[in-house]
Amino acid sequence: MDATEPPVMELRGVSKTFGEVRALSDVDFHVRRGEIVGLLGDNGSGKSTMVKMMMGYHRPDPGGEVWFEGERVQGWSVAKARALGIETVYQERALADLQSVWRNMFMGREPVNRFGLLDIRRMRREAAALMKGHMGFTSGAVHPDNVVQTMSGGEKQGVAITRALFFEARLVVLDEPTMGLSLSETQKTLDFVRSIKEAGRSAVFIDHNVYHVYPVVDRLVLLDRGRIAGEFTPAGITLEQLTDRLRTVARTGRLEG
Ligand SMILES: Nc1ncnc2c1ncn2[C@@H]1O[C@H](COP(=O)(O)OP(=O)(O)OP(=O)(O)O)[C@@H](O)[C@H]1O
Repeated sequence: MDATEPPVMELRGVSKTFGEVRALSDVDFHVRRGEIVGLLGDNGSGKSTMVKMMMGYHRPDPGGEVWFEGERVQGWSVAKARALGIETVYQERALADLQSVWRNMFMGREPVNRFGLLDIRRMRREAAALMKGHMGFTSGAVHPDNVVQTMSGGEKQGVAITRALFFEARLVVLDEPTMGLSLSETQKTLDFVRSIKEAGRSAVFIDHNVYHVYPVVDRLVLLDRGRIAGEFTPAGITLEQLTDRLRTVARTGRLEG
């Protein structure tokens, strides 16, 4: 992480209003290269709206700005976010369960051979290399031809994160990736989240569960009623102190009780 470099992504003074509801209110938020930022907040605090903003599904209300690697992006959209290398990984629904691992890895971006046909051999070969090299599957028990449905939740998230990294994602937005997973699968998923950082990429990790977020992030941002209520680093606050703060914010809307 280099603080002299412009952030990978930055939201400046971003608000989002739906009729009477102000889902985001003058939010300043940034993620640096190689940084994993946790986004925490209670129900209705604006986390999903933030995810949709970063993915280009929402545009900021007038006055708000989206910046990417030091340049202001005009006409923010899903196509722009995608072209800049912003990828989302969310619960298991991100994958096609009845398809093989290799099909899932290349879905929507299948390479073709010189006859214009899908290059299946290449996809299987590259999927096998990724599974071995990135996901650490050396046993041979998990094969690129395996149907995703037969894999564990943690392994599925591994496929989704590997796919994002393989396609040169600069920023991976993880939207509650541990939802519904067992303890060991959650652990596996958190290891994959760490691998994003090891690959020199960035991530925003949204989760209800502070116990999942705290151990893997460089920085924590707390949302409350559409506003940034606080910012912490795991080095600067213990998990117990953080849990206390979250309770206080949920109760009073302020960091201090
Ligand atoms: N499309 C929309 N139209 C109207 N109101 C919306 C819309 N999207 C979000 N909101 C409102 O904005 C506020 C923030 O919602 P958001 O879904 O971002 O919260 P959240 O932190 O993701 O909550 P949860 O943890 O429950 O998913 C809520 O009051 C919600 O009802």
